[in-house]
Amino acid sequence: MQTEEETTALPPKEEFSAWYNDLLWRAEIMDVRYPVKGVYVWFPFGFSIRKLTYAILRQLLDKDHQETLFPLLIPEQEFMKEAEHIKGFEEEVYWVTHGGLTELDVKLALRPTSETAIYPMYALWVRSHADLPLKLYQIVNTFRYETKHTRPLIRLREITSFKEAHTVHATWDEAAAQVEDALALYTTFYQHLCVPILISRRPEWDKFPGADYTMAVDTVMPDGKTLQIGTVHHLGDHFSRTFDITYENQNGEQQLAYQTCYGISERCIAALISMHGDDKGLILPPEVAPVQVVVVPIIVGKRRDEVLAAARTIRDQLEAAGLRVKLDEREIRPGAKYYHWEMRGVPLRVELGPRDLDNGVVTAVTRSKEKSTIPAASLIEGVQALLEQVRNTLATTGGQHLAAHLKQVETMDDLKVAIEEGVAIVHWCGDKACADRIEEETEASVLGTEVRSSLVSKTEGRCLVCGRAGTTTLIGRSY
Ligand SMILES: Nc1ncnc2c1ncn2[C@@H]1O[C@H](COS(=O)(=O)NC(=O)[C@@H](N)CS)[C@@H](O)[C@H]1O
Ligand SMILES: [Zn+2]
Repeated sequence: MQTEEETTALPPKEEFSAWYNDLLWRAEIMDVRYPVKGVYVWFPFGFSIRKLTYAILRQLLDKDHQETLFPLLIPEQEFMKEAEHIKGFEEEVYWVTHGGLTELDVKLALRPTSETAIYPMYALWVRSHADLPLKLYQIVNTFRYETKHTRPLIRLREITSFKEAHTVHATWDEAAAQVEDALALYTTFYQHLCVPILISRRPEWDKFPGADYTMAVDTVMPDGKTLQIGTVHHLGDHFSRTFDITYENQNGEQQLAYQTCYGISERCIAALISMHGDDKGLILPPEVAPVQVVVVPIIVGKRRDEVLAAARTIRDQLEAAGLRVKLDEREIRPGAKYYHWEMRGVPLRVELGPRDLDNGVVTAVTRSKEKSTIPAASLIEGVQALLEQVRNTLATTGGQHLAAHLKQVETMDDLKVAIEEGVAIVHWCGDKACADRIEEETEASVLGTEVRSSLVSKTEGRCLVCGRAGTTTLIGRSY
């Protein structure tokens, strides 16, 4: 997409915002030049990362969900049915009011999320106990008129990669069990991406509009701010009551169903990029790397043809082994090639020069700069072992990053320091007045309680604001 290979360096990663914005351009992830605020364009390379990432999400969901597709346009009377939901979205929803020159008699909402598109159909589909549990998902674009600072992959007005699952169950408890299954699925998904997560229960005032409760999946970005990269909502019977989703139970009575819904957006890509990248660009876990191995022939003088031929053979062998491999034959110096592919997060580079040829080896360099030689005879095993090593390194460093940005504190003064670097663990009594005090004193807020993380032990203690009995609570600044 770019004209010439820019060799100017990225801003250092500690200038996270500048680094992130420049990287989206230089690694050809998203083009932010589209003339609508909060709406961005996937470059093909970025889109291939999305494709690989969402293939993992689909593979996990398809175990016991079915994928489907509902309309984008939601008629006003359906959208306006559930009071809580309206309150939560009325300032964000886009409306279509005309078809061509004709004013529509019923204005249509662009789905901000699809409860009010899906649930009228669920009311038609769910008739008896035998129809339950119903577990469907779709991966679509959704639209939210965000008034806070929009940012590619993080806060968009057109959310391009909105995976939303909507399930229907016979009882409240079965829906609660589904919430747990969804959290387990998200945990597995983020393990594949080597992105460390914190799971907690959002405070009442921050739950999804119309939900009984919301469980959230957060990660900590390099600047210490949290990013909500997934949510799971227990909807109770709020929507089934509103949309008349009932089933005939064993005694032939009409019974209200219980529901959940849970979503992930392209924020998962933002987390992937931000967690692992360095000053030279992306570092991608091999599972989601569009190019897993780049082969760079070191072409010197008279043995050029011999080296090139050997490099092509290596490329063919790696491809035959099912790896995504690129042979870079461009007539530019090797250093410029290293730069190009490091920027794009290629986990492993294989160099081949005349000396390697004579010794019957290739030189392998991982994206985190470990250098080794692999005998040509065991090329595939050697490469696969190194790719596994890159993945394990990313999982370890991700976990260390999270641990380093989590701090237990007991006083407001210590809290102010802790939330500058990351997430604070405190005891909070659960009273909103104390949470408001925390928000007044710091720009941070209550992320959640009932924390699920091996790094956070649940203890009793005194609320750091009022001194009453409190439970383990996460406080942090967030995107
Ligand atoms: N403007 C946005 N840009 C990018 N991602 C967003 C945006 N708004 C929300 N998200 C992501 O989408 C996820 C699901 O959104 S949500 O409002 O929490 N939940 C729902 O809409 C429910 N219907 C579950 S699908 C959030 O956890 C967040 O990670
Ligand atoms: Zn308190």
